[in-house]
Amino acid sequence: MRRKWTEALRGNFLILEQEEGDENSLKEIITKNEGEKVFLKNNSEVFLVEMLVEKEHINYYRCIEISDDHNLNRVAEEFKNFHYILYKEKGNYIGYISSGELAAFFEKKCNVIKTYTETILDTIDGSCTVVNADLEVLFWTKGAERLFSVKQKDIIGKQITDFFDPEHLELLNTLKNGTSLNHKQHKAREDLVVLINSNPVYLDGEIIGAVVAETDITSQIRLNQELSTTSEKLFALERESKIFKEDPFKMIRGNSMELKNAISMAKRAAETSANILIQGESGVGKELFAKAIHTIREGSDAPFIAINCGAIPATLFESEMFGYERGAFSGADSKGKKGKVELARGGTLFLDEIGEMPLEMQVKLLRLLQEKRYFPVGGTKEKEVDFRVIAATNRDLKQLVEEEKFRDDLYYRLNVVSIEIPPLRKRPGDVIELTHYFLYETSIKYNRPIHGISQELMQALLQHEWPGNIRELKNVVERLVVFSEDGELSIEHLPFQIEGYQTKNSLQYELDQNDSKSLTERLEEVERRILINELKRTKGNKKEVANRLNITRATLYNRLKKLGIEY
Ligand SMILES: Nc1ncnc2c1ncn2[C@@H]1O[C@H](COP(=O)(O)OP(=O)(O)OP(=O)(O)O)[C@@H](O)[C@H]1O
Repeated sequence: MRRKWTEALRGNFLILEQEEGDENSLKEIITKNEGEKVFLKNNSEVFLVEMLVEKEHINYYRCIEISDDHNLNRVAEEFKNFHYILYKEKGNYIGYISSGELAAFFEKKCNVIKTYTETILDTIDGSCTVVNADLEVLFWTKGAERLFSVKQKDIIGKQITDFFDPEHLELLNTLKNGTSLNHKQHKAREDLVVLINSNPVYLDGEIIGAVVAETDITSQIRLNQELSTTSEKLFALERESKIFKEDPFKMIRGNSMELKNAISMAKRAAETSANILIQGESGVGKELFAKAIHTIREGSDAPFIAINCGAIPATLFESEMFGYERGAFSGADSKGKKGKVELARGGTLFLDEIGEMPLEMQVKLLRLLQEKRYFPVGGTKEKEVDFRVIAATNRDLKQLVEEEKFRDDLYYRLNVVSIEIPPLRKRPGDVIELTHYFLYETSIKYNRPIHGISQELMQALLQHEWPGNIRELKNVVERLVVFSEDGELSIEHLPFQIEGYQTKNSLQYELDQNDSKSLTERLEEVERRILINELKRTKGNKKEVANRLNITRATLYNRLKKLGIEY
């Protein structure tokens, strides 16, 4: 409950209503009522009367009588002329007070409020800052210490603008304009986003300070962004899996005639159970085709087991392909292990890099494909298994057959239907679609929005030979996205040299061509190029250009004017 100043009134007093003149009887009364203040009241005035120690002399202190008036301002005003106030309520004298006593009362009251305030501010977890009209910090909570990494002892009593950039100080607005903020999102620093509440502190209609409370929401914002990116990824995946279920070949991007022919061959092959041989250079998408055929023939839930035929050592071929029974050989898993063939049961066995398979293994593979029966290593019971076969190679198998490095009987068994996937350089039209597709995919993967791709960069991609085919294109796009700045892809991050593109080194060559010009002219030419380049790069942001070149903005403007660059 709020305490009124009247609670500070003292009650030990006596009021005499008599004429001033009779000093002796007054002395007598004062002596008799020791411990009580004696007020002497005549028609127009009130005095506090006190006897000095020698008891011979009476002192008169002028007092004022206030009735039913709780207004503190009035009381303070009266103390300018009077020593004591005698307070009257509903016709009765309630008490008296001196200015000193009232001041002590308020000092105590202020101390109470101060300790409460300090304890409240120490207890709240968040950041709370209080400044006065001169921008001096009065309060700085532990939460503010944590949020801004500035210690209480260092900032209290100092100007807040000595610690923070005025551009980021919302409280300056509050102090200047009296604006209050409630839950406003505010960028307190480049790496810090807060929810801010701020209020001006008013006294007698004047702003004497401001209180600001801030809650760090940087991690919420980051989480929110991550959530929205993840949802976007999920959405894209859902969409792709839907498309993929409807037509698995939709995953194979590109619009060129060459690719469309290959897809249409593959679709037709997928209607049969024939063995299929996919040929094409490394990275053209042979495995992608194999998976699409598999999904159409066997369904997406059936197993798709890929074996890299060039990577299996001859000694392990049988155990890898056919698996082994329990205790088949020392060091083997005691429970036995299923072979790839068994794993592919009811699905597809994808024989990748078939051209790399050593001859002695080709015999074993041929037998397996002919009989669809096998003995697991260490097993006595023959197993029967059904699966489809798709083989892939980047070698010219026919040539290998001619060189007797590949068995012709195996070649004919695998090559019932053959599909040739053309290299990317033979279908440059696909570069555009694939680039955009990989850009979209990678920008989502790395959460880096990309504004698009420049004509110049696309030209460079179209001119490249792509020895690594689509795998290489995918990696190049990923690299461009990773090194992108503010959503812009830069041609400088291409991992290969581009014909006709002027890199920084070509500047020297061009300068050599200008040999009739003076040194100053040549230097100005270089400077002009640097400035134009930087202006383009920063989209004309002169402050940023000046920063990047470590010159003042004034110098930059002078140089632009001197060199006749309008931007
Ligand atoms: N047309 C395409 N559309 C989208 N992505 C593709 C396409 N072709 C290939 N890719 C992607 O390029 C990469 C290489 O493809 P894949 O592994 O199928 O090539 P490959 O011919 O089997 O290569 P290798 O001969 O080296 O095994 C994969 O990431 C694949 O998803």
